[in-house]
Amino acid sequence: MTELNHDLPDTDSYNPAASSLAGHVDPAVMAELLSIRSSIDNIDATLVYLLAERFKATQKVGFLKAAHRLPAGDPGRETAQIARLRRLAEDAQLDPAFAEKFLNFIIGEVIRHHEAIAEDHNAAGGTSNGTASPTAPLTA
Ligand SMILES: O=C(O)C(=O)C[C@]1(C(=O)O)C=C[C@@H](O)C=C1
Repeated sequence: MTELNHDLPDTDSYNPAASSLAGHVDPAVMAELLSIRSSIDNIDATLVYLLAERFKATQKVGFLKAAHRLPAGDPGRETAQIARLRRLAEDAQLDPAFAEKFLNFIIGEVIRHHEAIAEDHNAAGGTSNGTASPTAPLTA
């Protein structure tokens, strides 16, 4: 059953103009800030959808690894991913150290999900074929 958290506004009631600065800043400055924030909101929404797609893909990897009893982590793959992402970050004028930290954070979460999938798989006697939902790997 879906639980609703009534303490938090849902996305329909999102107020893009919400700010602790309202009333304390020159209206022209506030207008410019809100305009820039509208781009930030679009980027954040895109990031959420991108991350959801990435986790859908890694969930498939998790099922595959569990079915074939492969280890959750693949350090060789991670080394290559990090080196590539650091190069991309430099090209994009993003701090490579931040890019590495961000990727490591995501991969850490993916490995946690893989381990949960493997546990479910083993608890089912190694017979689950990946069609059943694992315990809750898509929630942090
Ligand atoms: O490609 C894999 O083998 C994965 O499990 C995915 C992934 C990733 O999130 O990119 C996660 C863990 C591994 O250590 C390497 C990569």
